[in-house]
Amino acid sequence: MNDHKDSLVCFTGTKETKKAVAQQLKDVFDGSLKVEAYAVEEGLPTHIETAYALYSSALVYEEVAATVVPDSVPIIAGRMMNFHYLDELLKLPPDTPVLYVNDTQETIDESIASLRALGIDHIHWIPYAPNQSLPKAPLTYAVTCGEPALIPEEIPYQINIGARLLDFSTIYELSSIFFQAQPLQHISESYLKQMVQLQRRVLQAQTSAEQLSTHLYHVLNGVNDGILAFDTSERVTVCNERLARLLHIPVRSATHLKLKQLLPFSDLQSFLLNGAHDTSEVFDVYGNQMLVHRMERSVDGIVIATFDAANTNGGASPSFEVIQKGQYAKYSFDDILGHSPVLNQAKALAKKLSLVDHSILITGETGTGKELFASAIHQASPRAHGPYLAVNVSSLPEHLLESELFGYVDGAFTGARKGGKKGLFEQAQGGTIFLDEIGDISPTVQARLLRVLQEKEVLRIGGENVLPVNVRVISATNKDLAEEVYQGRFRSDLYHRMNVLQLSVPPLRNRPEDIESLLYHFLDELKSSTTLIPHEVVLYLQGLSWPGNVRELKNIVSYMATVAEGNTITMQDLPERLQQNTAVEHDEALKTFAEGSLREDECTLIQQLMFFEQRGINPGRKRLERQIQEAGMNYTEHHIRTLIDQLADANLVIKGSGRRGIQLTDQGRALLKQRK
Ligand SMILES: Nc1ncnc2c1ncn2[C@@H]1O[C@H](COP(=O)(O)OP(=O)(O)OP(=O)(O)O)[C@@H](O)[C@H]1O
Repeated sequence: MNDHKDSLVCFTGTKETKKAVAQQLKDVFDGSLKVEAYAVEEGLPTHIETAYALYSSALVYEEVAATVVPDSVPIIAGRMMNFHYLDELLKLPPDTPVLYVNDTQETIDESIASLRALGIDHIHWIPYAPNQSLPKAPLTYAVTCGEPALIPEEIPYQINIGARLLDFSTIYELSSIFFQAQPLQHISESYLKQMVQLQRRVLQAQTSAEQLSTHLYHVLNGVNDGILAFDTSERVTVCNERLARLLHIPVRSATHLKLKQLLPFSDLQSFLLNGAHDTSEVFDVYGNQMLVHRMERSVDGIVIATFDAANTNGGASPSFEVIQKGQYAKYSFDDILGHSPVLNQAKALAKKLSLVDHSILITGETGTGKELFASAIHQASPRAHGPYLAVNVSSLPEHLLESELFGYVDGAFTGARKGGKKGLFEQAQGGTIFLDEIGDISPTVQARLLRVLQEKEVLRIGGENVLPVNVRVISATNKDLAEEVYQGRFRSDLYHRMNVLQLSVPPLRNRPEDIESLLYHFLDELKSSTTLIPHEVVLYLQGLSWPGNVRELKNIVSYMATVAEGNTITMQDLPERLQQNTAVEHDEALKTFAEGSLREDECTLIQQLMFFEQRGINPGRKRLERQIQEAGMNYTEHHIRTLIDQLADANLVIKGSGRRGIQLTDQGRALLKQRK
């Protein structure tokens, strides 16, 4: 009997595995373990005497053990892929379906599990044994461990990663049996190094794959054209933000759709499916004339198309160029993060409002999420399948805004496009239009808008015929619109038409409970999900006044994540202005309070400001005066003006410049709470 403490008999199924395993054992133990190897397919001796027998699989053990080596101790090997081929697999494009081929289901399952454990999990493995049916969609890649003959012929790229090797736990087990005292010392340094390098290569490949995909994502979304790609099963694999906007759908859902669902235009579909390689044609896509260019990759049949605003009068189509704010409802209620009672109330009300088909006016300070609400309301409304167009009305000069919103007829003005142009109201037919910063529109645009809301019809500039439109209008403002009406700057009839339903989005300082979840959400968006924010930093941030609300918080998270060293954010990572301001604010607030200097009239004023704040309004002075008088306080105009000035000097309120209105500061709010 072979009872040497330094020799092993090894059995494998195929001669290829025998060769690979014997070589591996030689490399690992640097020749200090004698190995005798046999392959079942080559035939075996009838009987072998050995203390330990290693089997390449449970199947080989069942076939060999009882007859050939009945008295030996069996070791059934665990196996892993031959890591010398790792790079070839890591290079396969992410999310690609790849057939894994082997002779038995058991080997296939085991191999796929070991490939995944090694980090080859960026592709979609499809198990395949002979005589099984192949998936319907054509496949480009197949991988096998030593069984290339079993790969279906029609698959163009075939990768044979050779026989699988013994895994590390089997190596360690063998080393413990044969070199009991110091098992690790007998595993060759070069083998251990290979293992460490292997891990490193996987990590590097994963990191560079992530970097590449983030980079590509930005490139795709940074270009001015819409970009589309779909595979031979007509599944959309790429739809960039630009195209998603044109098609009025969220980018996220686009890549799971079939081409026909994404583009419900039969002429365009047939061009994309059957058109010639490298050709262009103009198509009408929801009222936009688009020049579509089609290319087809011969290697895998993937079709790539670009959508460019068609140049019919020497310039790009304004409706595609100018309306940067969005042509599809990107956000749903689930995207509005935070669980504070005030936010929950606003969300609950908004959900109810989405079901009623009237105009809505959303009020709230800048950056509170008004646009998010508008988009979520559209998505939850019966108009969800219609278009959603978001326009920042303050970003365009009056004449351009007019022609964008209401369209124009042929020859309406110099430079007008031949044939005229549909306005956004016509394009939003059956859907919703979101007019942001509505407080800024001119009297002319107000008059035209009133007509659309009152008569439900639109008159193109220079036109004579009115066109019926069925569009829900959601508008938003951070101004005190009632005050604008009072001051004669905004038409009251229009105000009442737009304000049929009202929603006010609370400022962030009124919902400090939401700050923590928003912080982690924004870190996630920045791909810094492992970054930690200690409780003391969260508490500190919860105490700030956030005049720019969630937008400001988002910017600050991005700043902190950039400057933080390691994966924990500290107080030092806060922008300096926040560290200093807050220290001063807190000190002053405490000092004023300690001196008990808040008088009754000051309290009243702050109380009334809070009343407005809860409704998302920064009132102007006149509005505040009226409110105070309606509350039964007989203060003169002069008294109130002086009060506001004094409180502003004490940093308890902020007098916004221009028409921004009056706002409470943190310490104003804190003092009032303390007084109560
Ligand atoms: N509750 C929230 N959850 C997640 N993100 C939010 C939330 N509220 C706001 N944001 C984010 O903050 C930013 C500002 O939001 P949004 O543009 O909707 O504010 P707004 O009130 O319309 O601002 P403005 O009045 O200046 O137009 C956006 O990046 C938005 O995604």
